[in-house]
Amino acid sequence: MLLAIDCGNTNTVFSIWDGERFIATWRTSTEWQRTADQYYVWLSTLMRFQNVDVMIDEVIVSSTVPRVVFNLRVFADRYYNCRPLVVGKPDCLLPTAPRVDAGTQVGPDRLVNAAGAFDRHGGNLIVVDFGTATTFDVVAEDGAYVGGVIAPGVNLSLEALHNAAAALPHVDITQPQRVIGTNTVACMQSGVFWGYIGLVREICARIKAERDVPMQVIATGGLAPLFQQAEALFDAFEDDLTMHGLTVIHKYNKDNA
Ligand SMILES: Nc1ncnc2c1ncn2[C@@H]1O[C@H](COP(=O)(O)OP(=O)(O)O)[C@@H](O)[C@H]1O
Ligand SMILES: CC(C)(COP(=O)(O)O)[C@@H](O)C(=O)NCCC(=O)O
Ligand SMILES: [K+]
Repeated sequence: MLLAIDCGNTNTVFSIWDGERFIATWRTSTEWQRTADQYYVWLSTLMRFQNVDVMIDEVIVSSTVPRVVFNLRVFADRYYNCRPLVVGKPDCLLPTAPRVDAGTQVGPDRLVNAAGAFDRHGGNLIVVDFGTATTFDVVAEDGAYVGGVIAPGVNLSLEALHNAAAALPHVDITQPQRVIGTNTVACMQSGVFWGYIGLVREICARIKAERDVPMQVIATGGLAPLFQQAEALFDAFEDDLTMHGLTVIHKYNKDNA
């Protein structure tokens, strides 16, 4: 059975794929110091707790944090007796090669999103992923990742205000009732919330104008629904898009081994 690991700058998600569906998904914070043994204690405890009694014999990893890959490799080797497929490494094939400037190290999460979204929706897509950063990944007609946009993430934007200004508190994102805030928290939430609505709308419109073909906008990441409920920005929301992309890339590598 396949263990798919999606490591972002904030959280790392582990999902078990039985070939047809994900039978379990768990999330932990990303810490590059975590050892292979620590991963195993954590994962095996959760598996036992939820009666997930399966044999993992394949592992695929996408990591936006290069330093965690070493311990995840040891984890796969030591506990599941396998060599993990690591997206972005030369021995991991992609269904379609990215078309970007020579020497660019595209975030593996973006390549995975592109593969997952193309598999479900075909080409000409904008994938918006609300993570630590908010990324817009442009997927061409043939499924290739052809570039995109990187914007500061929602929580990162709020944290930046808090960190840089002595009188601004830590606040969580929510949809403010009105644009004009009448207290500090409401002002900050309005700036980030409505600013983000504008950011997403403007970037998608400009990408569509630049590509000059009809495109679908596919959103992923836990915060996407918050924006979608205020304004119809996306054609689809898929929480498991990155995980799905990992299964697509894994299958492609098996079929083309
Ligand atoms: N459903 C949600 N509601 C509120 N905040 C969320 C939700 N999902 C994710 N977040 C927050 O969004 C940020 C990005 O999280 P995540 O998508 O895990 O990022 P990454 O993939 O970069 O690790 C984190 O600060 C996380 O706590
Ligand atoms: C843009 C990112 C930081 C997003 O990471 P995340 O928010 O998922 O943690 C990541 O995709 C990355 O490090 N990219 C490398 C540069 C690039 O994609 O062009
Ligand atoms: K992201």
